[in-house]
Amino acid sequence: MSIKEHVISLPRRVFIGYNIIENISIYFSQLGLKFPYLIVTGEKFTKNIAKKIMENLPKDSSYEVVEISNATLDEVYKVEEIVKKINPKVLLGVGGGKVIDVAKYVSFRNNLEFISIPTAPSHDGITSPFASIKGLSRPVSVKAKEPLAIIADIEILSSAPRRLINAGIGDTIGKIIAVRDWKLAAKLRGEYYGDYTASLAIMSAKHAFQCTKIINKDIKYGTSMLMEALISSGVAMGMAGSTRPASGSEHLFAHAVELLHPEGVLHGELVGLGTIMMAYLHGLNWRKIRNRLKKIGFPVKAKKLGLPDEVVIKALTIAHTIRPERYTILGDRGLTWNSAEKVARITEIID
Ligand SMILES: NC(=O)C1=CN([C@@H]2O[C@H](COP(=O)(O)OP(=O)(O)OC[C@H]3O[C@@H](n4cnc5c(N)ncnc54)[C@H](OP(=O)(O)O)[C@@H]3O)[C@@H](O)[C@H]2O)C=CC1
Ligand SMILES: O=C(CO)COP(=O)(O)O
Ligand SMILES: [Zn+2]
Repeated sequence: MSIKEHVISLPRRVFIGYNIIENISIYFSQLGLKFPYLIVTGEKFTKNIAKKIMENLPKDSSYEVVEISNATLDEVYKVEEIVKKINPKVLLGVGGGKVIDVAKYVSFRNNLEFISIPTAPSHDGITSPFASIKGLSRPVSVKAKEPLAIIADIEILSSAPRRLINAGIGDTIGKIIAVRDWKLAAKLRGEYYGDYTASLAIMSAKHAFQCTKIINKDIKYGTSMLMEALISSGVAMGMAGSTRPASGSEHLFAHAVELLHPEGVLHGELVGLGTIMMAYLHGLNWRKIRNRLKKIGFPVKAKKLGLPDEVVIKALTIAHTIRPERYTILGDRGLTWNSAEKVARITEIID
């Protein structure tokens, strides 16, 4: 019997703790990393964190820094120009989800080692071997390089703006829906369902749910709990060889909004709103999810994110077209305008 090839991409090492960026040169030597390094970071807030990383790099090593503003193909090409120039041995992504995605995508295309150094616990792309790059044929993620290592400094991550931390909770809670959708696809379409990776993704969501009870009282402990959930959700994607365990109809809604209204809203915030609405469609306790998110200050109303009602409704009606091969509760035909409006109103996403 021939078995279809299944490749599992996982990080070799996860360094997690308080003030651990001081130990970077030790970690690099343990991993046997060679320089020059290329540091990819953000243009506004994260470049200062990247400076701290530079101060702690192994003595006598050489590196270059490139700042990117967005996860677009143009920014990918900009980083690749420097790759051609300095021939780096390792790429370090120091920033939020967009920076990490660009760094891991460039690493993939150029067969370079990739080190993930997140500055905010705002997304589960920290560990995943996938990247969302604007300018490719679709808004969903594509194959990228798994990190050789993750360096997660809780001191830095817990100091990120609360909005980013809450977005990470939104992205992770979404796995409740992603896994339900996956089960549905297995039942109705005979799609392969990976029990183990599904359980891992659900465990991440449960962990993030627990985190909502702690984060207001203890931001550092709450952040380290959230990081565990984000990392293991990324591991679930790496083991599944697809984002299926981590992305269902709640993400389709998020991707649809990003197409219609690309600026100003965080990925995890949209996933959180999508989770509440899709929980209603799945017959789950959407009020419980909404209340827990509300308690941590998560914006559970579209208005709070500056999203017009029409964008929410339109996004619900087009979400099923974004990745038609991935069956979800939205079915093949999606929601009509009226049913979409009803879902958004009942769940109080719009007034
Ligand atoms: N590959 C995958 O599997 C996944 C990918 N994603 C992708 O990740 C992206 C979302 O990531 P997200 O982090 O929410 O958004 P961004 O990467 O856009 O970051 C949002 C903002 O937060 C700033 N920031 C980051 N860290 C800090 C900090 N410590 N202090 C102050 N500001 C900070 C960034 O600064 P600066 O301006 O300096 O960059 C940026 O302005 C989306 O593109 C999404 O598609 C999400 C989930 C999974
Ligand atoms: O955001 C993701 C997981 O949280 C990735 O999902 P997509 O594959 O839908 O882009
Ligand atoms: Zn996501």
